[in-house]
Amino acid sequence: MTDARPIAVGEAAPGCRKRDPIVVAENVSRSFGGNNAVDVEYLEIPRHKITALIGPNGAGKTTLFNLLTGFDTPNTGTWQFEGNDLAGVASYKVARMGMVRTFQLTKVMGKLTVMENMRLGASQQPGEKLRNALFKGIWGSREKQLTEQAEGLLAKFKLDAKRDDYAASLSGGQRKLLEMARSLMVNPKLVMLDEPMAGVNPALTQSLLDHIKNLKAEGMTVLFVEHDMHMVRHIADWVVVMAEGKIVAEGPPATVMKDQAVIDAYLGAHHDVDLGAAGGVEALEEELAEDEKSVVGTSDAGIIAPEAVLGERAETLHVDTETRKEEDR
Ligand SMILES: Nc1ncnc2c1ncn2[C@@H]1O[C@H](COP(=O)(O)OP(=O)(O)OP(=O)(O)O)[C@@H](O)[C@H]1O
Repeated sequence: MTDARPIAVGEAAPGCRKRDPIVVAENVSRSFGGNNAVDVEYLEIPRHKITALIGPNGAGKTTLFNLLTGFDTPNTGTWQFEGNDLAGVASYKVARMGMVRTFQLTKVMGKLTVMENMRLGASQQPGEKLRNALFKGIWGSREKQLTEQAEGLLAKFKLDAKRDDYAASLSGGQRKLLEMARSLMVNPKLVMLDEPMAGVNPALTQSLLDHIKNLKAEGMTVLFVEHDMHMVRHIADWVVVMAEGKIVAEGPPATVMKDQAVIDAYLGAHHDVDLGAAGGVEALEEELAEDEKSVVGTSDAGIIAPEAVLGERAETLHVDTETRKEEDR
């Protein structure tokens, strides 16, 4: 049954309180040189909902993801996940606590098989070493349990036939699916997806959208960064808009797309498009599709496994969007 109660307590506005927040962030800021990449006064993410984080290139969306998940350290700020303070908590512990994220440029390990990648996801669970995640037969029943969990997820994501293939042989869209499946190995409560649609061929788009909706149906909370307005309008329950590091608008998708602050934020980069006009959103979608930077985004520094442990096989596969598009065709 869907919960139709309002998400916000009172009126939707930047920094508004939510009826049931899973994340609460306060005064989170991060600057690079003189550039205030993130300057978020107050933000709550609603539990059991799908929230889209949108904004023009360079608005600070990925940096905010990095800060909340412990992949970067803010200059100021506090934030809680499920009431637990996360400032200063390492990324692997954040994942263990149930808050996982994926990356704009997928971080699947090309020289590991699909199943090995899944085990790597599980290595974020308590007491498990990466070595154990990769080499079979040394940890008995736990391994059996994780293998079953991985097999279930791979079947759900239609990757079961590929379980013994190297991740490098997957298409860009399949790598996105694998990254999402792998993140679920820790049984997260909050799944944060950074541009899940970037570089994904249209044939896989619907499947990805369905997987994201399923996460919510299974009781998880989803926060995703996306330039694809079609996706935002179709699956988000709530939209948060960033521009120049700040939250400039929040609300249900239909309302936010008509908000002047949102139109202004996008007009900065896409000055010919009027989001408020009839067909404006579609025009923006077209323009974004043409905008190379809006698809590629910026790379970030998430590292899954230390070379020291995996040796030569530890090469993380950084596939640029062009390659992925090529492979998806
Ligand atoms: N490691 C870094 N060093 C220096 N500047 C950085 C770094 N990471 C991000 N920035 C800058 O911080 C700002 C915010 O970048 P960020 O990648 O978070 O934006 P974004 O909203 O995710 O953009 P996009 O939609 O293009 O991915 C940009 O001006 C960017 O150049």
